[in-house]
Amino acid sequence: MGAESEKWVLMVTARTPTNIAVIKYWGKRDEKLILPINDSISVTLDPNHLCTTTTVSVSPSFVEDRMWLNGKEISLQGGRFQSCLREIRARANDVEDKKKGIKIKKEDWQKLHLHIASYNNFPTAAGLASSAAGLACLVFSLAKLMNLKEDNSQLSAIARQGSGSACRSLYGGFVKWIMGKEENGSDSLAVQLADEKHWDDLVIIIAVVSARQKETSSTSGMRDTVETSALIQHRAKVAYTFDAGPNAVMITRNRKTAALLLQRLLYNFPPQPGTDLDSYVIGDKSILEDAGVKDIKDVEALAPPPETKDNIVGEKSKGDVSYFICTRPGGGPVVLSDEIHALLDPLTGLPN
Ligand SMILES: Nc1ncnc2c1ncn2[C@@H]1O[C@H](COP(=O)(O)OP(=O)(O)OP(=O)(O)O)[C@@H](O)[C@H]1O
Ligand SMILES: C[C@@](O)(CCOP(=O)(O)OP(=O)(O)O)CC(=O)O
Repeated sequence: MGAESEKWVLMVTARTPTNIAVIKYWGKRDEKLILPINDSISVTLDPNHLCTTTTVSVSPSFVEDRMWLNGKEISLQGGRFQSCLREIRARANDVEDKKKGIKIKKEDWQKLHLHIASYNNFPTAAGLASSAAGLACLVFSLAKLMNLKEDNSQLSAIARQGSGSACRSLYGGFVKWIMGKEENGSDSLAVQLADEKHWDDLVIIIAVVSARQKETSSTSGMRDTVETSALIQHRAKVAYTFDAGPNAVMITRNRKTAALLLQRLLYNFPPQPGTDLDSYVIGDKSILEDAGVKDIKDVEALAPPPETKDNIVGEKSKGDVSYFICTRPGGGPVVLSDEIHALLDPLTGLPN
């Protein structure tokens, strides 16, 4: 470590998207390496609406690896975090920052400690794939900090060991996680099928019914399914649009259909009185304009959908949905080089 003073802090900040599977991963053949029992396919969601931002830093003054998630310190002792840290450190290379006079040798990474701060701009552990964006961002940002030469597909095999669905967040657009055959998991990785421009007017509407932490994690839910369901192998031909939580994800083929769907959703699920439209529909608000809804009064004035059976208007479910997120396919991980985005102080390496 060639720096004259041992006070330096070197850091990298990155932003990584979340993803929603259309052919779901559900069930593992290896719990430790996180190897799935089927291929899965997902759409990466626009990071402007849903994303994780992570700052990773290294300094000779750090005495242990530490992590803060959404402002609270969490333990890095879990096997999954440890697997990712071990796999990345094993591939680390020499790093030199001439401006700051910092030189880190490949072998130094084994003894240097890390400080990590991460922030999800959407509910954590609520079935909106926070582990996917979170673990992908951790792996991606550490790979940049430690100058790994691996491409995103190879990095996806490391992120996979943090959380299965995380491997698909290493790419934008439409992504396949190939289940692979090898026992050591080396061929269980993500590849991009098409980038985010491929299906430009695809719209994804998420009805957030509950942003509370769910009672059953995906890890234990899929373990129970594998242990108890005789139909599990058949399930993997079915595509559906609910993730492992109460929040419905609706994928529409174009903006016109999305606008019609949003009208019906707002008609049937109006907000509690006093809610403003800006906080009830977040993300890509242009779909609201297409739906002819500019104001909360326009929601109240929506006519019953024409297909309403025998013109019998059912009861509206006021307040059952907390809010809607309108989003679309988005790009993959990026490094945020402007220090303004950093979640750690550049001098102390502690959360801002
Ligand atoms: N930004 C982050 N950085 C690191 N780890 C994270 C981050 N966000 C979430 N996690 C980890 O992921 C866990 C939540 O994963 P879990 O699978 O239970 O929920 P989810 O990913 O939000 O939902 P689902 O996988 O069903 O879509 C958290 O408890 C935490 O350990
Ligand atoms: C329903 C799903 O979102 C399940 C995601 O499960 P996780 O990737 O969170 O599970 P672990 O690998 O145990 O961390 C389907 C999917 O994303 O394919």
